[in-house]
Amino acid sequence: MERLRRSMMFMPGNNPAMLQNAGIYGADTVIFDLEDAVAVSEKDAARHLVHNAIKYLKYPCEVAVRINHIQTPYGLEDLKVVLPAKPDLIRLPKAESARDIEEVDAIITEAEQTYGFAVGSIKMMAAIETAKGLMNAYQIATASPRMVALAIGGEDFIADLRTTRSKEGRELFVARSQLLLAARAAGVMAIDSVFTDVNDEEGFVAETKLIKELGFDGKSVINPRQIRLVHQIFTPTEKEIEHAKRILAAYNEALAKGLGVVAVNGKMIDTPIVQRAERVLAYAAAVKR
Ligand SMILES: CC(C)(COP(=O)(O)OP(=O)(O)OC[C@H]1O[C@@H](n2cnc3c(N)ncnc32)[C@H](O)[C@@H]1OP(=O)(O)O)[C@@H](O)C(=O)NCCC(=O)NCCSC(=O)C[C@@](O)(CC(=O)O)C(=O)O
Ligand SMILES: [Mg+2]
Repeated sequence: MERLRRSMMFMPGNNPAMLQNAGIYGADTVIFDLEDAVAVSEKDAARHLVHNAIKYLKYPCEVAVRINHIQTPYGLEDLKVVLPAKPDLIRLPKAESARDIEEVDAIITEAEQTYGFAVGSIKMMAAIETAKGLMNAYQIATASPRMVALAIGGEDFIADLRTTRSKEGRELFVARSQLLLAARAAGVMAIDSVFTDVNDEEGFVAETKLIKELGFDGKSVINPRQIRLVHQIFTPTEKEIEHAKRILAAYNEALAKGLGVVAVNGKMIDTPIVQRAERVLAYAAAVKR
């Protein structure tokens, strides 16, 4: 079972209190933002704060940095300052082509060699935030072996579509589905966008249930209150675990009798259903670790 990334929590890279406490809320990944949550006048201070936080504070989770796009005046400097601290993951926003990924990948490789880190140890993910990026999503996801995930940046994406955000996310439905297909074809994770109203618990839960049903592996979040809700939705329930165990037991019994197919509670069990049951159990075990 690959690493869990149910919750990836953003925080502005220029907020020392948030960086200091980032590890206490139980997010699977924390994302120190150098991009849109940080004003231009604060970019430099934020880079150094993020460098020091990664280097001197010990986080019990994956640590990611969202850099500015590599073709902005800030992206290269972001990498130069944060890479020596060895973040686990670099998140590239507004990715539009494989070239964007290759450029960042080459800079990371050079830094790994310079600082004596194993080459390939710093992972990458890309956020798709434009229609052009979505059209190239598979090429983006496969542009480097460092790539572990594609995310959708819904707020920018909706701006690019020239529409507005509906509560049900109708305008994002096709993009979410296409991004998921690209991620699955590339063998990387799919991470959903942020839900910006931190006081709308009902809306957040509804959206998280929807993206889990679509097949996403997790969600970007912006507030500690959203973490528990995502984890509850993504963690298999006792009922689901028991059902998965019954499926595997029945299937193994059928195999022992030389049968390839069997029924549990009147429903046919065959290989893909067994694979899904195995994934439920592997997921439940990964959550406990
Ligand atoms: C939303 C709000 C202002 C609400 O503040 P509130 O004050 O009402 O929060 P409270 O709940 O009262 O906080 C209770 C306690 O938790 C602490 N606490 C809160 N949030 C924390 C956190 N995130 N990390 C650590 N600690 C945290 C807080 O310091 C306090 O600590 P304490 O005082 O000790 O009790 C705040 O959460 C916040 O700033 N969020 C991060 C926003 C951000 O990073 N945006 C950029 C990324 S999105 C984007 O760019 C769009 C995107 O690109 C996305 C894509 O690509 O996917 C696209 O296009 O869609
Ligand atoms: Mg964005």
